Amino acid sequence: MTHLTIAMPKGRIFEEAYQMLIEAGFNLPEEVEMSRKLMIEIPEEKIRFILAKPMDVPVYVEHGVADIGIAGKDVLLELRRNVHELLDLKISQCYIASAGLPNTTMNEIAPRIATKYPNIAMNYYKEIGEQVEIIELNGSIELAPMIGLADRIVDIVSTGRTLLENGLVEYEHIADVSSRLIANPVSYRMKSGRIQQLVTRLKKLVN
Ligand SMILES: Nc1ncnc2c1ncn2[C@@H]1O[C@H](COP(=O)(O)OP(=O)(O)OP(=O)(O)O)[C@@H](O)[C@H]1O
Ligand SMILES: O=P(O)(O)OC[C@H]1O[C@H](OP(=O)(O)OP(=O)(O)O)[C@H](O)[C@@H]1O
Repeated sequence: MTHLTIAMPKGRIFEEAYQMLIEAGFNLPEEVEMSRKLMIEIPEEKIRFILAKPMDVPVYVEHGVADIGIAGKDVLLELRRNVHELLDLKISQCYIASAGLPNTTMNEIAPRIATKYPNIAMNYYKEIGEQVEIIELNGSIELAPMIGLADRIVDIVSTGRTLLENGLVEYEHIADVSSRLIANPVSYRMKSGRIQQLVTRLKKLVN
């Protein structure tokens, strides 16, 4: 049996992905959620998990140091790495939207868009024919329109609570997001049997 390395995103997706892997019969140690370990071996399955920042998962997979990985569609759309998308796991579902203060129009000359997804935002506004200035932030994006840094934000919405509690409204629905199983193209060819086996195991759990 060939060895498989799987890159898992830490944080939000990890919790749901961990449950899914347990349900699929992977014998992941219980303490993994609490631990600071970045690499977990399951010798009997010849599988090694590496725990990475969500935005780094496609990087590990593209470089082939991980054969497969789990990444949000937001991250895949933003980074456009050379990886195969194998399966929509339908976990960590949310969407990308633009939002801003209510009853406001975008500044006509150079509307400013705050986001941690500069490529997604740029592509979206290009498609609808708006020329915008992108202001890249790393988090708490909703602050930007509130304090006058930007006209709009482009960010993840899930429950809508963050927008609501900060007095913002949604303007445009840009893309649906869920977590995807991805593969390195060479691993996909060289380890196709093993990877297909894993896809089959996980597919049974996707509604
Ligand atoms: N509110 C949300 N609800 C559901 N899924 C979300 C939500 N926010 C983000 N996600 C999904 O989870 C992924 C990772 O989110 P998470 O908040 O764990 O990490 P991060 O913000 O990228 O990283 P960090 O906080 O470590 O800098 C995103 O890429 C997206 O696919
Ligand atoms: O619609 P909601 O359920 O409120 O979820 C949306 C929020 O969740 C994410 O933020 P996160 O908690 O990752 O914090 P961040 O600001 O550091 O990105 C996202 O960037 C939104 O701010």
